[in-house]
Amino acid sequence: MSSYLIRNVSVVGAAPTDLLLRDGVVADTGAGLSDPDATVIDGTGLVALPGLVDLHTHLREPGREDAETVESGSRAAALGGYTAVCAMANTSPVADTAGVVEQVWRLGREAGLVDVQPIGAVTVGLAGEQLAELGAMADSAARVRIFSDDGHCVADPKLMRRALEYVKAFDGIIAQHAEEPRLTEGAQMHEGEVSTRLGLTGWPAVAEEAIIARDVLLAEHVGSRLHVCHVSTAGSVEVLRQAKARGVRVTAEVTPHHLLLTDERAASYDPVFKVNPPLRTATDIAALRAALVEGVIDVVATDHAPHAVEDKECEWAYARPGMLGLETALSIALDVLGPEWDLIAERMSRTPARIAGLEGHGLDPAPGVPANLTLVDPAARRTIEPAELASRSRNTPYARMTLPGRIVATFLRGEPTVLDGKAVK
Ligand SMILES: NC(=O)N[C@@H](CC(=O)O)C(=O)O
Ligand SMILES: [Zn+2]
Ligand SMILES: [Zn+2]
Repeated sequence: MSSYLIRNVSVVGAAPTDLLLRDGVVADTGAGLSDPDATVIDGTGLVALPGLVDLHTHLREPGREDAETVESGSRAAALGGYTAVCAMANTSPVADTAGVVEQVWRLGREAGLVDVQPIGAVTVGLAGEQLAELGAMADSAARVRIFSDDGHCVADPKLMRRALEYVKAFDGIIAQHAEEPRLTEGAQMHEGEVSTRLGLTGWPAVAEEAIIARDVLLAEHVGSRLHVCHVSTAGSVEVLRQAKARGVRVTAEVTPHHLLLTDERAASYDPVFKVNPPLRTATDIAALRAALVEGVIDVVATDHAPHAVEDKECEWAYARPGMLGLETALSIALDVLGPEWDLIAERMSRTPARIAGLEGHGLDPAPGVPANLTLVDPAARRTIEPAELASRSRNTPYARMTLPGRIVATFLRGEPTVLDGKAVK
């Protein structure tokens, strides 16, 4: 195993120090460390963060390897500063059996770029009719703890209740894509002034808020853990705030794009801006940002949703919803939150690692801790070129935007996955 000596680096914004990575762990910290065998990295001006952890990634394998594979998505994640990602279940076949989650888990290990933690489907085939084999997925080698029908809402309240009851036995989590399907039939974008102007069918905020309100009540009734995916409205924030104040075991995520982009983008009719839930208003963005700072929203999760060219470069109405996120998330967080390193570490690493129960992740670099970390250059600015992304897909909404921050290096258990801003393998 190789060792690395990172000199003069700021750990989560603190005064510069040296970090020695050896045998997969942070062997030592402090000024003036030396190790004749170590590769030296000049960390001057860089910030070391615990490796980022994504609770919401679509890797598309099995089934749509043309859009992303476990390996290409893992590489995109490492380049974004991630050391662990949770892979959503809406693959083909759906990750609703022990066999499929073990396959994804194994592919993640083989790629070896980030820890890939599969999420299992809640219902067979994401059809919302009968519970998937949650216990078998939990007991499998993939040790699934989070279940989600993401892409679809578990709309049937009785099924949602049973799922919450089932996972309680092993302290599992149901992660809900909150969308009341009857309120979003034919929806193309956020329902509001812009949708009226464009004449597109709207996805009202209440379609999200009604499900979150129902689900926090169900989670409270059952005493189980609920996680709300991609919260996008000011009203959802208020529902979550009240539930948390009552002690409901609920956590929530917001995506980078919902923190930055508004529904005005739809006026371009460029399907790169089509996503579920849809981009909302400036008022929603302000509420989401405040909730993230306050902790009403616990984490930033990417909802990295790669789509093949033919599924995106078509008419708005026919385009698949979803956008890339892994390679730009830290930059968006930096843009939105500023260099609030402790807050960024909390919302993008420590808390998501704790929610997913990922041992060895989400820990600040300190002696004895597994060396899962990333080095950020906060002073760098970069212009996003879709063709340069490691993802197999090109559907970034930030094309040709100049964003702050650059990932210089990422380490997974002491081995670099990214060096000098480039993937190592
Ligand atoms: N976010 C999206 O618009 N799309 C996601 C599914 C989802 O997260 O709901 C996808 O799988 O493409
Ligand atoms: Zn979703
Ligand atoms: Zn998703």
